[in-house]
Amino acid sequence: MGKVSVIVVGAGSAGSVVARRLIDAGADVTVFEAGGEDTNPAIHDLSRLGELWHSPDDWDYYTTPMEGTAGKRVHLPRGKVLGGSHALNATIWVRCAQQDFDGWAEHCGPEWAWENVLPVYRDIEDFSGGASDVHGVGGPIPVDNDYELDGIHESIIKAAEQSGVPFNPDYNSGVLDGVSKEQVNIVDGVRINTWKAYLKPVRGQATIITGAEVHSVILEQGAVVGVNYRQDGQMRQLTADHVVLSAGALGSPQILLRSGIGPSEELQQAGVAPVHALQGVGKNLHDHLLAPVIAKTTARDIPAPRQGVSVTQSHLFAKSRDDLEAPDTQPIFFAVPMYSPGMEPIDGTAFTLHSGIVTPYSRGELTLSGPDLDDPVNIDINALADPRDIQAFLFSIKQCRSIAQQEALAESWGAQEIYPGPEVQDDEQLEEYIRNNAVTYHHQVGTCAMGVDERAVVDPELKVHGLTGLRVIDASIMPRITTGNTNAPSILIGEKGAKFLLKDLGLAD
Ligand SMILES: Cc1cc2nc3c(=O)[nH]c(=O)nc-3n(C[C@H](O)[C@H](O)[C@H](O)COP(=O)(O)OP(=O)(O)OC[C@H]3O[C@@H](n4cnc5c(N)ncnc54)[C@H](O)[C@@H]3O)c2cc1C
Repeated sequence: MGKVSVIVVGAGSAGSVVARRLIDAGADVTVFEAGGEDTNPAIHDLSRLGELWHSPDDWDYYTTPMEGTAGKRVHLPRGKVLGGSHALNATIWVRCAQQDFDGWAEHCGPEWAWENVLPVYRDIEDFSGGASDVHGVGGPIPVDNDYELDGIHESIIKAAEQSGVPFNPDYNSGVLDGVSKEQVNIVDGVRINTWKAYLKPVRGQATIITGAEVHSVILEQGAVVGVNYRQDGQMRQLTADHVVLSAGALGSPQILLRSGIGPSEELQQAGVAPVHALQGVGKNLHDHLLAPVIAKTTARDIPAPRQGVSVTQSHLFAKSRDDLEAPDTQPIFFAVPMYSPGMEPIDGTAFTLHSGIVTPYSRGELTLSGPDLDDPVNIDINALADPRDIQAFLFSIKQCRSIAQQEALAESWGAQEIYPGPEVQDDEQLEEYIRNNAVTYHHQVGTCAMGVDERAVVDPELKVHGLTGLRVIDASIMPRITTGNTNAPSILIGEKGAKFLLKDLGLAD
């Protein structure tokens, strides 16, 4: 008998993990990646992160105009390159809250409970602080907590403490709350992502097809037997025993919808013949959001970004209400001005305290406008539709303003708030400012949600409901977004999904 053949669509955070585990288990693996090789130097040097947006390595999506953002479209960069969004991201390593996984486990079983998630995280990590009950060493992904902080970030952390926020030396140790230095996936000034750590070292043992965009899966009587893809302008097909979609929260639902798997009426409207009704495909889209507090430094200049390190090095987690079990806000701090579209640039140097909400209640959707790869996709994150999201945001932005006024920033750096600015004072004005200036935290999830109800797209082992030979393994399966940055959870999903798949294929016990 020949080897079992598996197609993995997408070589991003989760897909690179899945492909590596399949290769190690002896499967015949073909990886389709729409983007190309990671040759842009800005991918590897975090100080050049901003150069990647709108580049050929960015899918460069935009939302539809949203009521909650005063009718504005929000830019949604996504990695279109080997490495996926882990090639474009800030590499901040956040395992998120225990409650997130225990919440998933309530509907999806104990495999997803924190006690069965923590050992996987430990195995993924190579933690600079050494092994412990909570941290691992020797894993594929470096997690650095020992790099030198830039002076402005030291002052921001001090200012947060002066405002009453406790310092947390390790937010990945089980308690998120407090202000912290960010732990990052950088070694000797170079980004390490799952493509480099998992898949690239064994690329010769798989077929990796770049510049190949998967249009849809091939379905035969309820069984998925391959994919239709476009390469060099030609539509082609490849068959396999199993297909894994790891195309991300904006990519995987598109492939399902173009295959006729989704809400039947909507598919018909988009000119796609419905084949398998699944109401939840493309629904439940949600994201974290940010709104900037930008302060100019009048006492001295912030030095230019150092090569190899990120302009964001610190963040904090806080609860906007006392009755919450886990934080719902996570402001993130930058050594540069992070302007929202339309803001006038500031003369001189400036830093940003980006207020942020990380347990949004608002839910949006992704829909097709037509059946072809080039038909635009409608992405509506429905930002700030739920008033509870505004309440949490108001808390976060006030906290950021207060931090900017503390002695460590006001006196040492001469910090002077420019945005929102002195004219924005009461809650109504602040809400208007947030709606006008909200941007994505880059954490879209939920469009192929895992679960067992009628809105679920995949089951707790990530198999697409009602079909054989098809799984979704990436950020899109999160039924509810994690409390914090979504990359570590996406890699965790890659490891968990690979384990389920190998067992299913008879390649592991
Ligand atoms: C700018 C930015 C900054 C971020 N910062 C952080 C951070 O610091 N920390 C953090 O934890 N998270 C961060 N994130 C979020 C995090 O990177 C993502 O949540 C995570 O990478 C999602 O992993 P994924 O495997 O679901 O998708 P991705 O990593 O996006 O992988 C999907 C892959 O599939 C490919 N693909 C899509 N459609 C097709 C198709 N039809 N055919 C073939 N290939 C296809 C894509 O090109 C891509 O390579 C950031 C994201 C961005 C964009």
